[in-house]
Amino acid sequence: MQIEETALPGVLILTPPRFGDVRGFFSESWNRKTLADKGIDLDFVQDNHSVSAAVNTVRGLHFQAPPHAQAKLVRCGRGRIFDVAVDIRRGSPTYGQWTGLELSPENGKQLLIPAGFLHGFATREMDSEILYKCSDYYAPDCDGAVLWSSCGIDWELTGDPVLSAKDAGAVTLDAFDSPFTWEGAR
Ligand SMILES: Cc1cn([C@H]2C[C@H](O)[C@@H](COP(=O)(O)OP(=O)(O)O[C@H]3O[C@@H](C)C(=O)[C@@H](O)[C@H]3O)O2)c(=O)[nH]c1=O
Repeated sequence: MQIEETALPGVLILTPPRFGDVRGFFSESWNRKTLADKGIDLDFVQDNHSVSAAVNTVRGLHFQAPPHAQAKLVRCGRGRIFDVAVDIRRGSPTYGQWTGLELSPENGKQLLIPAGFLHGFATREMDSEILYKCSDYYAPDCDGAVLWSSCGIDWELTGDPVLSAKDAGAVTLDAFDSPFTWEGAR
């Protein structure tokens, strides 16, 4: 398991090993013990799967507020996505800063996003598919969004974004009152 730091402490890039043979490859996409042995012990309880039809689909930037805050482990099963995390822990030295990278089946990379961060992604191919594990259950009352274009992220879009109504009308980061604090983040 390759583990790389990003510009945001706590946000990690995980690349599980692949065992290739004449048929293709095998890979453990998540193994709790392997990660726990490296100090990353997350209690994932829900797996999510979404497919976005169009290129330049942007989903995000999303969070769940405490007491249902979620850490997420994100990977791409088909196509290519640009996956992004934004620190929203009030008092954090990196509050409001973002990091992002391309995830694809070819590069096999996964982004680990702790609670206290926004998550979002833009698709770079049609029918891009993402799969992600979450450390708490979906809680609609705690579900929140910040406007995708308000965090200074260079999404590298090649056309107009395709957005949900919820995401298009989300609050800007400047107007956002984050429910997370740096010390209190899980
Ligand atoms: C997130 C979620 C949504 N839903 C339902 C609610 C709604 O009817 C439908 C679509 O929901 P959304 O529009 O919020 O889906 P989407 O925009 O794909 O939301 C996701 O975006 C990415 C960036 C994340 O990080 C996720 O945590 C999640 O917020 O699915 C669930 O049943 N369970 C879930 O866990």
